[in-house]
Amino acid sequence: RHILRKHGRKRVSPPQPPGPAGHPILGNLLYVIGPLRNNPHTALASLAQTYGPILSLRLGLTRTIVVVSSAAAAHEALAKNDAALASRLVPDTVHAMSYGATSMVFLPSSNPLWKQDRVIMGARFSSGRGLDTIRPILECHAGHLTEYLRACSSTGMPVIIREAVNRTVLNVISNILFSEDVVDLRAPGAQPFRGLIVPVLEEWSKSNVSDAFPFLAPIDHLLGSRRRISIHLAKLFNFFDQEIVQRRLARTSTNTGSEKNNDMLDILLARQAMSKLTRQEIITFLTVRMFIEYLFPLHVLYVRGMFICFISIQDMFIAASDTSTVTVQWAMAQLLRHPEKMEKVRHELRACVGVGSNDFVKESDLDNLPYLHAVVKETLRLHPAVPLIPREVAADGVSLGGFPVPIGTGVVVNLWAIGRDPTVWPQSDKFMPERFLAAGAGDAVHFQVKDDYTYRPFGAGRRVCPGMDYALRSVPLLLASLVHKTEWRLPDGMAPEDIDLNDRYGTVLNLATPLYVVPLSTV
Ligand code: HEM
Repeated sequence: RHILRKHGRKRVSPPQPPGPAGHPILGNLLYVIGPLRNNPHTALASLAQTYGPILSLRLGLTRTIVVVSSAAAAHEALAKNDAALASRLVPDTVHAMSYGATSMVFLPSSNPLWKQDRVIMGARFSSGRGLDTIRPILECHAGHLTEYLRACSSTGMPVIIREAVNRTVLNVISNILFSEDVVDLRAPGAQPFRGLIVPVLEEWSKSNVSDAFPFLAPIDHLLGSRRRISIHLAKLFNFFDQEIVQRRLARTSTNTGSEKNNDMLDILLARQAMSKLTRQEIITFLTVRMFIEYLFPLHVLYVRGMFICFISIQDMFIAASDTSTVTVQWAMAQLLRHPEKMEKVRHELRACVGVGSNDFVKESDLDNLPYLHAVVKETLRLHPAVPLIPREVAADGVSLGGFPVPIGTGVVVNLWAIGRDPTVWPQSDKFMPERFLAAGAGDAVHFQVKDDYTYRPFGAGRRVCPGMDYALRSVPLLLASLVHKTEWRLPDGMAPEDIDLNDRYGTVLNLATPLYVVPLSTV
């Protein structure tokens, strides 16, 4: 028990969940920037074996993180304490360019802007009408992917699955957002747009000393992560401004305002128009903001208008593209590792869709492909794209496992550990899509079963992933498009068991070794 003497009186801090002993000043910081840095989901799962499903780590003098690693504890955190835990644990770098002050992913749920963003996203990515609007875009790009693989098969060269899928996903998202492609599916290698997104994601995924010692943030502003990320974000904003928004505004003005694309940019621009910021004001703001960001550690400058428009667009790319891409890649890796399961998927597709040259998988086929869905669910259980959910306590009265958890404490829910809990999942490390088809699997087949937190790859509560309904259509469709008319040969005499299923954690949980496979067209 930690006892402080202050003003001559003893102050007793409340008991904390168990955890590894730390340095008096640094706490567990050396552990966090050491063993925990590379694969925090597995390192935290091992700690849970020793300290139990609710454990705590201290970063520096003031920051405590409580880690939750069982379904029951996740229920307590995300259901019973949903409202109090509906804020994010925001890393310092997210404050660069005031990103955190306007981003749906990082705003506290009490912020009106967050509520507005959720409504807009819900209308497009969850409602029946929104998903209907997206369907032709998704089918068209899934078809391009199949065609691309057919073209590649004539060269006999391996395809990097992640790149082909990611280019497709980026174009689907960009067409949903602003009706344009941002990358060329047929041009592997350097992609300028992806080159703008990747540095931002990489910088965010690095641990940063300012998170444990906030007094170091001013130095970080001048020399460290926050400065670098400001530069990357400014480039991305500039791309959206020049290449997307201004082109659209120019077209709209020459068409006397009649152009309607029915995409998300229309909605965001309408919102921006209401805030009545001129373009010059926005550019001045961005330039001045960059300058200020460079020189002074100003945290929050709340602006409305175009800036929000950029953030919303970026949020969508950041939250949607890599999560979907890695899930498709993991599913392919597991199917290639288990050829008999790959054959089951192909058999189901042949029976449902056909194999003629004009037979492309359509969204409506998905209702008749239960095994394909089981493959995606099993993939998300073993390899959740977002293995750790970061939340922060924002209200009094929270307790976890009987320990009081005060305001400002970070709470991290380890979905990876929950998905592999051997007391819940028999043969938990094995890839067995059949477990989601078994008679009696019942509720486990669904994602949001009240009070059952054994399977929550999209999170839970009011911050549950707003792209879940869309992802559960797009991921199976892209996976089906990869295997429907293409057989895959492993390169260089590689055997299925040689496929490396080790993971690497960045902003999402990725395969440590990219998957290269040679496509052989069957049509
Ligand atoms: C396989 C694909 C995906 C997985 C596994 C996934 C998983 C998650 C998880 C675990 C969270 C945190 C939820 C929580 O805190 O309880 C989240 C948040 C979020 N996801 Fe997804 N996601 C996926 C795809 C998408 C897509 C396609 C979109 C957009 C169309 C999206 C947009 C978001 C956004 C905006 C948030 C932040 C929501 C908030 O904080 O209010 N995600 N996602």
